[in-house]
Amino acid sequence: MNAAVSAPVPVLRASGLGVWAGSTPLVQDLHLEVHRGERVGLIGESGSGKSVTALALMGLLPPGLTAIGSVRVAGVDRDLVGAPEPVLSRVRGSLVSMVFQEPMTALDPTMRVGRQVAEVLQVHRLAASRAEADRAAVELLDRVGLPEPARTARAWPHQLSGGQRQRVVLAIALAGEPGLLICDEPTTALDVTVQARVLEVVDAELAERDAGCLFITHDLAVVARMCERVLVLHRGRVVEAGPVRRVLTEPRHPYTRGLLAASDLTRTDADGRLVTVPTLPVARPGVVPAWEGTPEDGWAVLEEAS
Ligand SMILES: Nc1ncnc2c1ncn2[C@@H]1O[C@H](COP(=O)(O)OP(=O)(O)OP(=O)(O)O)[C@@H](O)[C@H]1O
Repeated sequence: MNAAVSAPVPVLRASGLGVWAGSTPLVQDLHLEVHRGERVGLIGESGSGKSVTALALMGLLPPGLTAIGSVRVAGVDRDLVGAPEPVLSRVRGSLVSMVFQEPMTALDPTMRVGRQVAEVLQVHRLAASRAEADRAAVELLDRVGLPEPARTARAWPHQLSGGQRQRVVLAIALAGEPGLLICDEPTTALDVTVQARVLEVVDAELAERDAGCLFITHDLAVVARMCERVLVLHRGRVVEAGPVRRVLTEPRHPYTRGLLAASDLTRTDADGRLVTVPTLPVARPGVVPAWEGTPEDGWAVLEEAS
């Protein structure tokens, strides 16, 4: 009898992923796995290759950019790199969904927002009729925290605030019940209070669905708040990867140390040492802790005073 227990299959596995613009490499040799219920952060400064990585994973690279390597998604028995568009469009929305930074570009300005959610439900045959899809769309808008969901469903995108639009985009992304959500700077365009509320909704919905998440951001505090593991991208290469707490308190690569030093997660203490936030939150649930701590609370010294 075979007693071996096979390892769980990741919802997403990218290996040796590269993105090229002609003969120029933008991303090289990226390896990444996301399992169900797991949140993985991808951090790096502007231009490091985060967005083109996300687009390559979704098969959405613009003309002129080419992906190499392998992208496998649970439930699809072929590699997505080089897959024909019908295969990719079957994957998008039902197995993997994406939330972009700018909600207005993701929404159709000529369609009421409830209908946009309902259409996804109908396309993925998750509603038996148009009326049922419209009802389920209102429920989804309610779940993502939109006020007066029945009324909001009848609104046009331009009638909503940025935070409300991003919630609609999230409802659309979740409508197909994907096993993986790719969030590319989903809250960067929002003010801090709205950002926190949208993150709470993402957090709750991922937990409820046990979906995996690749969370792309340049904001280390957001990664600390949302993710368990993180990859650090520098000039298109992963220079460091590991559990969030380890990477953000004991960074091994000088580039990660630089990112941390420039973030809200470090302070210079009374002795002139660079120290990390007292107690880094361990993924969910939690908020980035306040700074009123003392070194005894467990700050990690990142760099001794020079
Ligand atoms: N269509 C394109 N053609 C050529 N080069 C591109 C194209 N799109 C992006 N790039 C280049 O690829 C690199 C990575 O860009 P990318 O948008 O992935 O960075 P990013 O880490 O997401 O930055 P940001 O945080 O500012 O969004 C940059 O040098 C960018 O100029």
